[in-house]
Amino acid sequence: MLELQDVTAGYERRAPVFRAVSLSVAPGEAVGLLGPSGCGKSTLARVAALLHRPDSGRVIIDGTPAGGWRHRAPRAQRTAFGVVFQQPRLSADPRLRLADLVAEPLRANGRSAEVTETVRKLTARVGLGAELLGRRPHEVSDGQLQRACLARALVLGPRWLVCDEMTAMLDASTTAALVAVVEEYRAESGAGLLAVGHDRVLLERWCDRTVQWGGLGASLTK
Ligand SMILES: Nc1ncnc2c1ncn2[C@@H]1O[C@H](COP(=O)(O)OP(=O)(O)OP(=O)(O)O)[C@@H](O)[C@H]1O
Repeated sequence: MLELQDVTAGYERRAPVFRAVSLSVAPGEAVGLLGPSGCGKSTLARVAALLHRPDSGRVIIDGTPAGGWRHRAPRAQRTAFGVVFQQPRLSADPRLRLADLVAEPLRANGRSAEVTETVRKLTARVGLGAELLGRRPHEVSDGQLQRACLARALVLGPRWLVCDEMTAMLDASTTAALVAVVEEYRAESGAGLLAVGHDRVLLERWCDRTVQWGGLGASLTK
């Protein structure tokens, strides 16, 4: 279970973006979080994936409270998450070729021996042709780069996926393809998903249940 309990978070202690938000995702469950622009969905997604330290409250991963945030999170907790953001250009290292972008988490976790086979399988799964793997981010389209970012998010076999407006910049066919990859991965791995967005039609079709921001017990402060 991925649990957020009474989380208050933001960027200034005296003026948090939201207060006392609680949300949980069961193993294998897909939860869509809907809300208007600026309400704090991305901030919440980052807290859930241990990328942003909340001001107060708890994040509990499979029964264990988060042991830290960002690089200070214990490795086993950090690597339990695969995260895909809205804007691949902001999250992808512009110096890396796509093959290395996908492989980087394996190398960083001492699993270099798996790189060739895993990168080949995953890039095929997300629909990235071999001819693109030697290119750098500025040499591919947003959709192609987002495919690489999804492959990277899956490369360590995460138990939890956090997709923050993953498809907001993409056309309908790329959106359908990436959602299908996530669903195939979830079906075979039993991973849970928190998908954040404002496209109600997409999230209701994609997820087991959707939660509206106002239904989280959130009190917006801005
Ligand atoms: N790094 C930051 N520093 C300061 N304030 C920030 C930062 N990131 C976001 N904010 C502010 O926090 C609030 C919530 O932003 P957040 O991105 O979490 O909302 P959101 O619901 O995901 O919005 P959107 O749907 O537009 O992506 C906004 O008022 C935003 O301006």
